[in-house]
Amino acid sequence: MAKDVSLLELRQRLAEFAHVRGWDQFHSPRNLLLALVGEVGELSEIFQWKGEVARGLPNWTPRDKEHLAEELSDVLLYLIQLADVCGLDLGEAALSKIIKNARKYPVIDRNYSSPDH
Ligand SMILES: Nc1ccn([C@H]2C[C@H](O)[C@@H](COP(=O)(O)OP(=O)(O)OP(=O)(O)O)O2)c(=O)n1
Repeated sequence: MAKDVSLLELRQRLAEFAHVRGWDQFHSPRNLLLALVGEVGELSEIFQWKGEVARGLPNWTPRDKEHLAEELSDVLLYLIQLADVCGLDLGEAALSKIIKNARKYPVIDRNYSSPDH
């Protein structure tokens, strides 16, 4: 069964990782944002020039999927650190945003509702 990983655990482990290496001094909001964007670029490269990709990635090799999982993780880990050094509770903020999104985009007709504006 998959482990239920919390944002709190990830945040704490990342803070410890940076602290014991003396990297706190480099983890300013701006530096973490740039690192995050760099990782989004690496994530994009995986999909670049591939054409449309089916959900579930049926034709991808385990190695390709592992690479994707690593790049997705890098994005997540920098995002969590960015929120942390900004003093924001990312989990709480994301839940609030989901509620806000639901109010903004009420379900009117399941057959015709679209994420387009
Ligand atoms: N100052 C740093 C440096 C790294 N990391 C962590 C967050 C990412 O999960 C990962 C990023 O490491 P790399 O910069 O080595 O990037 P990649 O793992 O993408 O390696 P490469 O760019 O060689 O593919 O390490 C971090 O938290 N703080």
